[in-house]
Amino acid sequence: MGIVDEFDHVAPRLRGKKEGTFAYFTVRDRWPKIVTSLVDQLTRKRDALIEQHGEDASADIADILEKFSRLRYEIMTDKPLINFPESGPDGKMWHDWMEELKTAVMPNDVEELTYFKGPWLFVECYLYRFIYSAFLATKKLADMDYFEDSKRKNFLDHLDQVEEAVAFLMKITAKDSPAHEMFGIHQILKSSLWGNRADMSLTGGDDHTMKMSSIAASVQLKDYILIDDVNWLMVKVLAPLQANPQKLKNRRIDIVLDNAGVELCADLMMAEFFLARGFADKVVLHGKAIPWFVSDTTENDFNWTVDSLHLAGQQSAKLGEQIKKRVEKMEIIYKADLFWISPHPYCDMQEKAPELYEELTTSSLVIFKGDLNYRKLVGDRDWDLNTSFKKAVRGFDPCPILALRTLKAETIAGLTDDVLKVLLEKFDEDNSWMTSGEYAVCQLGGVPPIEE
Ligand SMILES: O=P(O)(O)OC[C@H]1O[C@](O)(CO)[C@@H](O)[C@@H]1O
Repeated sequence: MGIVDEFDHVAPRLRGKKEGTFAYFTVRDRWPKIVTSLVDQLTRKRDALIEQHGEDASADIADILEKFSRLRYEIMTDKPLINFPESGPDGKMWHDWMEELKTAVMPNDVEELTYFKGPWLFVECYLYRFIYSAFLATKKLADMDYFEDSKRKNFLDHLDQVEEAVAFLMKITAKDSPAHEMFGIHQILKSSLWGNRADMSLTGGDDHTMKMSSIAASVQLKDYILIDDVNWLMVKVLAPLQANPQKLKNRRIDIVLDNAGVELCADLMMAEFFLARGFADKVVLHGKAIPWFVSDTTENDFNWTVDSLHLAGQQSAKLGEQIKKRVEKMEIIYKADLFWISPHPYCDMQEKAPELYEELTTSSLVIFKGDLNYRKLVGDRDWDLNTSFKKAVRGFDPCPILALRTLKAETIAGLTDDVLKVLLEKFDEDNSWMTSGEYAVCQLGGVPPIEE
C-alpha cells in the first residue's frame, strides 16, 4: 500500500511533535547540531577547499552555508518541508513521495508535513537528502563526502580494538583451527552487533569511542541483549546452510550495512567468517549511495576501510588482503540500491523496489545492521513493546531476516513479559533504555518459531 496504509490505527508512526520523546529531542536539538557541525566544518576547510578546487568553490561554500542557515531556521521554527531540486538519481522520486505523503497520509492538512509534525522517519531521511542536494547543486563540491572525516577518525580511533577482534577471527577461521564448526558464531555476530554502539549520528559526529574490542563486548555485554535469537538462527538457518545437503554452490548471505568505522570492520569480519567457515558462497554487502545519517557506509568508505585495515596490525592486514581477493572473485559484492536511501519502511519494499525485493528472496539470510534499519523494519511505529516482531514487520519476509541493533529510538517489538518486568523494575517510567545505545537485540524473523 506504499506510504498510504490501512494499518495506521495499529500503531501510530513516531513523530517529532510529542514533547519529551527522543524524536522531539532529535528534531529540536540533534538535527540543528548536525547542520551546525557541517557549517563549522565548511568554514574551517574553506581555504583548503578553494586551494583544491579553485575560486568556484568559494561561491559553492557561500551557497551551501546560506541553504544550511535557512534549513536550521526552518527546522527550529517547524516550517513545512519544501521540495528540493529534482536532481540526482532519486530527485524525481522524492518529489513524488512528498506529494504522496502530503495528499494521502495527511489529506486534510497540507501544512502538517513539517519538521516536527511529519513522520519522523520520513522527515529525517528528507533532512539527509536535503543536505546532499545542497552539495549536489554546486559546481565543485557535488562529490564531496562531508561526513568523511568523522568516519575515518572513528576507524583510526579503534585500531587496537580492530586488531584484537580480527586476531580472534583469524584464529577460528585458520585451516588447522581445532574450533568446532559452529564455534565463534555468537562472538562474531555480537561483535558486529556491538560495533553498532559506536555510531556518530547520536553525537552529531563527535567522538564516540568504544573502550573494549567488539569481540570483548560480545562476551561482556550479554546481559544487555534484550532479545537473543542467535541459537534459533543457528538451528533454523546456519546449520542447514553449512550442512548444505543439496551441495548448492550459490548459497548467499546479505548484510545491510550501517556505519563505517569500527562497525564496518566487525561486519567485514562477519562476512569473512561466513565464507571461510562454509556458511555461504557469496556475501552481498548493501551500503548507501550517498553520505547518509552521518556515519553510514558508502562505497568509498568500504574501499578505504579495506585498503586501510593494515594500519590496525598484522592480522587486520591479512583480513584486508583476504577481502580484496574475495571481492575479485565476487565472493564479496558491494551494492548500493537507491531504496536504502529512501524514506520507506521495509514492508513497502516489494511495491517500491520490486527488483531489490526479488533479489533478496534468493538469499538465505539478510542481516539488517543498526538502529535505522530496525526502525524501517518495524515501520518506525509506536508498537506495544510486546507486539510480535512478525506483526511489526507487516509481511516483510523475503527470506529469513536478522536484526542486529543497539537501541537508539523509541520503537521496538517482541519483548517478552519477563524482560519487560526487569526493565520496569530498573527504569520504571524512564524510557532512556530505548535510546541510550546500551541495550540491544539480535532478532530473527521470517522463519517459524523454534517451538514449532
Ligand atoms: O547508526 P544507526 O544505528 O542506524 O543509528 C542512527 C541514529 O539516528 C537516529 O536515526 C536518530 O536520529 C536513531 O535512530 C539512531 O540514533
